[in-house]
Amino acid sequence: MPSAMTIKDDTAPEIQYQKGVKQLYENGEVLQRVPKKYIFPPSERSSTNKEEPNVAMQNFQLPIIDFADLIGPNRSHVLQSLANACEKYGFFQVVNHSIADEVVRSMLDVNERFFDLPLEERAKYMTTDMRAPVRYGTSFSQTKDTVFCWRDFLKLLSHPLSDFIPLWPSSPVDFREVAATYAEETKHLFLTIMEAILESLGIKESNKEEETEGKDNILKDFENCSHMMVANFYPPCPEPNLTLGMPPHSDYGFLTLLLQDEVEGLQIQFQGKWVTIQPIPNAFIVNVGDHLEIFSNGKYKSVLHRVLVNEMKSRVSVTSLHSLPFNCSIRPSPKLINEENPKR
Ligand SMILES: O=C(O)CCC(=O)C(=O)O
Ligand SMILES: [Fe+2]
Repeated sequence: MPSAMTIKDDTAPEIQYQKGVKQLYENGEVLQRVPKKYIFPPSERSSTNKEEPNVAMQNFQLPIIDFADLIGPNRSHVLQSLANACEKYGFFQVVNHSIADEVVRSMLDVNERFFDLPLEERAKYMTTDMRAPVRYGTSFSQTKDTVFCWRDFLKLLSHPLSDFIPLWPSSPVDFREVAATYAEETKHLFLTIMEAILESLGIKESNKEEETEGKDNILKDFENCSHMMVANFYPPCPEPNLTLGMPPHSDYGFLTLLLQDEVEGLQIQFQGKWVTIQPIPNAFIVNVGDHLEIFSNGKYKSVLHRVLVNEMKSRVSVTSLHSLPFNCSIRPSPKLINEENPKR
């Protein structure tokens, strides 16, 4: 047991750690130090030393896409901003989107209440099976991580939605209903943004071979796409500079729609530096995933991001990850390959 903390039950620390950081935080009578298991090497930690590359750039503004403009007469202008955001930042924020504030707030709230349930209730969904429809766990890759992250999560497979809803947590009582509405609405928002992204790449118009019921195959495939939702919970951390909520990673899919509460923590890599994304209430942060980078033949960038934790407040975020069906192969769009742009 690490000397710096006192844990109420006498289970071995390695087993304690598997139960997650929420449990650790609540069971540590005097959790004044971060256990060794969670301490990242100095080069990977966040830094306050201005000479180091890990210090956050101040006053960074992520491009903001006004969704109302995307579906209005300014569309071509907004498509240009969208292309610029995907090439230069790999991230943008969407405001005035079609999802009601109530739906967004309820999703954060119901997940907060899920993480507040007793461990026995949450532990019903603990599994290392990557294909489980519901998976509760901790860290980033629990079975592989040597250093653990200060994060617990709940992953929900969400397509086909009606197959999965009955398998999702039944507690809190309104969990399934709130999460199902959110899943439906984010899927719709994803499809609308994806259509705009294909148009911004100049590949929306269907050609003869690809025409199926008036749509490109790819757009049609997206209606049947894979959809996973991940709720992340980051409890307060006594020594936030020693650890991370999530290590640098990129997301696998085409697009991720990310919702964060009012507590900052998300950082993205921009021009070799980490920059903090300031939360805008009820806005979505959207990022390009690896599959879109491949599909766009490297034009749009899947950018590294990470999560910092803080001493004072817990933080909740929900990501909605969308891609083609899990059994599809992803390749660069033939329409983006020519002599000047060979397949990368
Ligand atoms: O919590 C966040 O802000 C980011 C979460 C994230 O990057 C992810 O779930 O892939
Ligand atoms: Fe991510």
